[in-house]
Amino acid sequence: MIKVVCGIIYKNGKVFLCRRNPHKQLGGYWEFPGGKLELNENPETALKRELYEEISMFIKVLNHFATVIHKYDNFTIELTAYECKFIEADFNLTDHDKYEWIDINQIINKKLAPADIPIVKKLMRTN
Ligand SMILES: Nc1nc2c([nH]c(=O)n2[C@@H]2O[C@H](COP(=O)(O)OP(=O)(O)OP(=O)(O)O)[C@@H](O)[C@H]2O)c(=O)[nH]1
Repeated sequence: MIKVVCGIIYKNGKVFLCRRNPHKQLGGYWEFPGGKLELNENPETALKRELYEEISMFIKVLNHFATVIHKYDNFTIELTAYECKFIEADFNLTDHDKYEWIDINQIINKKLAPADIPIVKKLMRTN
């Protein structure tokens, strides 16, 4: 099982969402940015590393929000989402072709990576 961390990043009441590059696995799907844990890597460290690599973004990790196990056709992921506070970014996208700051109740209208759907539903229930 592949362990993946992602960030629900808040700025002024909106959340950061981005769209995967077309050539990537799940290309064209929207997701919370993040990536795979490296061997023995702490999830919060991995999340900060990925956000810096993929978006040139600095964040503060606030709390664990949800962990979802999802079976795709070829692999299974354990996706753990943390709520985060935006600090600053250059928005230099390496793995995505688009991003948006979006209201929580609008996220569900995007074509989301299937593993993210239960996370978004929980966000809608709890906000
Ligand atoms: N980052 C991220 N990946 C997700 C989410 N939901 C989801 O199903 N995934 C899947 O989890 C896997 C993690 O991939 P990634 O490609 O972001 O990770 P990475 O940057 O470390 O990997 P790479 O270097 O192989 O590209 C992908 O198959 C991706 O489609 C999500 O919300 N965020």
